[in-house]
Amino acid sequence: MSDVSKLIATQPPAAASAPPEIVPAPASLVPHLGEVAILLDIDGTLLDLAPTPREVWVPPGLAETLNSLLQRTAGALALVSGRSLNDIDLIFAPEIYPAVGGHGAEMRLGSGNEADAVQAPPMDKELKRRLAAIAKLSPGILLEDKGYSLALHYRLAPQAEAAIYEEVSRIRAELPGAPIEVLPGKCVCEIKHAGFTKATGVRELMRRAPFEGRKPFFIGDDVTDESVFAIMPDFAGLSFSVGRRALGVDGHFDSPDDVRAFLARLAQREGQSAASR
Ligand SMILES: O=P(O)(O)OC[C@H]1O[C@H](O[C@H]2O[C@H](CO)[C@@H](O)[C@H](O)[C@H]2O)[C@H](O)[C@@H](O)[C@@H]1O
Ligand SMILES: [Mg+2]
Repeated sequence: MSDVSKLIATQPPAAASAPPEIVPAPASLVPHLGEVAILLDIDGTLLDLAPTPREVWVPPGLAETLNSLLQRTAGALALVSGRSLNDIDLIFAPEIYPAVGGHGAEMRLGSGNEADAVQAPPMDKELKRRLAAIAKLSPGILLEDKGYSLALHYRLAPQAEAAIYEEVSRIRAELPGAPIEVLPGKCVCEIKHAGFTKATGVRELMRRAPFEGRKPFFIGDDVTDESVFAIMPDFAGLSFSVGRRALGVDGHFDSPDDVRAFLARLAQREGQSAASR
């Protein structure tokens, strides 16, 4: 068992010079799985980052762990991602998990493959065409079309970051009042409809069975996950960050590997207690 998956508590905040308090593995903070909802970001949390969106892979054992947790929470486990539901399903095939996709644009409550709610209309085609032309700025810029949003990836062209954001700003300035917003992520600039976020998606999810009434815990790695960290107290929930130490979270993991080990321990913990009953 990796000791880097020890939880580093950030509440209450330590004095600036004091090292963060190390507390036992976060499994001890998580109530019995019969009471919780498990909400998990994908890239940089469950899966290691890869050079391009298509190159991520699901390590051996992860689907087994997720399936076990899904069963032990009576279906109250959901992936909460910037990726579309379609993309999530391709990555985890043949498994299909409940999910909030597209930064809150889509939601699916069960393990069927139809979305239960879509909060975003498709993005205007002409706007998308203009934004897509930004990829011509440099070789290595990759386009990801999610229908309701467009992502410009520059992990393979990091020198193009400033030029991408400038060009996006220029296009937005020509469309004052257009209901769109720019979402910066890890080596990606995403342009999406305003009015939905991962937090709006999670709120919607938590109003429905089997999530309603449970205490959620959410694990996420990116700036876009902060909107979910912020609403966890509304549900008596917990939030954990990965890689970066986000403010106000209940704990921290160093890497996706640590998150996977933690989830496997959690599934095992409940398996053992079920066996001893
Ligand atoms: O909310 P998440 O599940 O974390 O998804 C965030 C974005 O993830 C993907 O892009 C990121 O991961 C890629 C693979 O590791 C990496 O190449 C890229 O640089 C990252 O930005 C995905 O492509 C996006 O649609 C998600 O919004
Ligand atoms: Mg992420």
